[in-house]
Amino acid sequence: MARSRLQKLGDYLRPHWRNAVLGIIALLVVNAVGVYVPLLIKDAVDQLRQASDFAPVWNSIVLIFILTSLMWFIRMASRILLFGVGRQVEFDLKQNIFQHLLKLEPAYFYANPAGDLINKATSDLDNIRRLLGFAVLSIANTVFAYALTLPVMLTINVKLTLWSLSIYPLMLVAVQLFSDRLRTEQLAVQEELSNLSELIQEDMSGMALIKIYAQEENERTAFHQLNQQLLQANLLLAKSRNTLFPIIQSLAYVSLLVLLWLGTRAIQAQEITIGGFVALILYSERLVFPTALLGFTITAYQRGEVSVDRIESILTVEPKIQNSLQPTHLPTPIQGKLEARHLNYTYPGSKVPALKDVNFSISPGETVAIVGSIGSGKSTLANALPRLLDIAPNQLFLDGCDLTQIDLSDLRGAIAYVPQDSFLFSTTVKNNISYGDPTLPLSKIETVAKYAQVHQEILNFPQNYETVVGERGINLSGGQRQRTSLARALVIDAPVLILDDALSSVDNQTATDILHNLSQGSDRKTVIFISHQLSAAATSDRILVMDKGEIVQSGTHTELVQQPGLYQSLWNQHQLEELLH
Ligand SMILES: Nc1ncnc2c1ncn2[C@@H]1O[C@H](COP(=O)(O)OP(=O)(O)OP(=O)(O)O)[C@@H](O)[C@H]1O
Repeated sequence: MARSRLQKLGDYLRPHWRNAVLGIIALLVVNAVGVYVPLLIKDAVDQLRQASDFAPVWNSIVLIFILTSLMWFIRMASRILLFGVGRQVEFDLKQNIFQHLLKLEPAYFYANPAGDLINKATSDLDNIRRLLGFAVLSIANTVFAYALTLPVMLTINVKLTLWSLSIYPLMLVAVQLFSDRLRTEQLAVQEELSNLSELIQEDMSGMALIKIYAQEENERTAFHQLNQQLLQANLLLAKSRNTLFPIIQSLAYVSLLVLLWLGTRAIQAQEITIGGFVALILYSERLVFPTALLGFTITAYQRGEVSVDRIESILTVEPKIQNSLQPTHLPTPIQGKLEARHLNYTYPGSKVPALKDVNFSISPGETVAIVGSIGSGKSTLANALPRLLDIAPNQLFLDGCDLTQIDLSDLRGAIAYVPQDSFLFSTTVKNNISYGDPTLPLSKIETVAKYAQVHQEILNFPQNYETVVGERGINLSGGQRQRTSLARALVIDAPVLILDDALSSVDNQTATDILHNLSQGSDRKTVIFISHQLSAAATSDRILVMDKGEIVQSGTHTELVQQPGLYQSLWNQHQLEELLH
């Protein structure tokens, strides 16, 4: 598993290997120059002790200045390159995740809440970015720093080098001891933060309920409590961080003291020159940062590993609804004949079938209403037709072709579908309606809006068709939203139109008029009208009555209302409700 994670990280890095290699080479150069500079200082100090002529010392100073400026520049380039690689990988993964999500069926999103997916696409990607930017940089830096510095230190003085560095493993131990604690505390902060955001999000959406039930005080207390918990978590994290850094600094000072104590003796014993001693101090200082950073890198790696698994858990999900290997293209013009032959469907994890041996044949241009009790399988049937559900082959047919074999874009182009919840994007009314074909001229958009009986109301909006709806604009009434969604479905001019309770917020008369409009004209669509509005359903050519996943009755309104059965009782109930209103 560990190897496969490394392989995955390698796969992510592969497209950007050039920048990664350039960044690492830049680090090598920085470290090589970084090792050379203390040697120059060493020579300068030694010359200073003996020389009466200061010219060589000045030369060294100028050279040191040039080299350190160069180092600054190359180090900056290495950081830009390596952090850039992290950002590039983050960008690629975001693209891949989004493209993959677009391939998945709606059922996946019921099982995986948006909050979790967003978290993976943000904080997990952040961990991978850090791992590939920061961790690669710090590992390369530490390896080069030790590989180049240590041999030079040892040639200056073996004993002093070993004594001064003997303290360094303690830094790694300190960082490691703290890293578990820091990670737990960091997670706690994130958890408290998401609890608080969730509460804010919920309260903002449920503001009307809070007011109606006069729950302001309770919500205030709940917010205070969560905010207090977030504060505590943040303070705890700050305490650990502020303890760790002084510890690392103290260990660096201890190493310096050891060096000073043993170094002065070594100078007295003429085992080392003053310049050499100064160089050793500079070298051991150089190693403090890479050593401490190595500890943090281990933590970044552990965190990144978990995130790789979480990201891969999205990218490796196989889309259940895909084009068949040799998809059938629908013969044109599409007639719009729909058939179900022994159609069965059970939701994953459910024991009861939502559709049981459903059979029907709907002729091109026919308007068929589907009515029935709550939970009888009407929406399931509506979702099965455009293959939003993973149905088995040879059960549903469009113009005689098995639906599961039809090319998905052909199928979705042939069936326009208005779902129960009329979701609108936060953009203009015009963009919402022309969603299926953004190139459409306004005149066509207006025509479909007239068909959907929403044109007049749109003209009364502040900027007519350019009015922005949703969070950033005006709020539409339920009925307006439904009719705008209907107009959006009519735009694609598909031969089959499915309305899944899509006119429930529209009054009966308007719903009947819309249905009437749709069933007129030369290019009549095949319309499936799922509804609880029986008076509108009654005007359709035929009615299918569903109960517990089965079609229990079929016929015209006049036929069905005379037969004892579910339709008759639903109709009687409807008549009674009409009377009471
Ligand atoms: N995503 C799902 N997972 C599991 N079961 C589901 C799912 N969606 C619907 N069901 C179940 O399938 C059955 C049929 O539901 P469906 O939504 O098709 O009924 P409906 O006739 O459209 O109801 P309504 O008139 O209330 O819209 C119900 O028992 C429902 O609980």
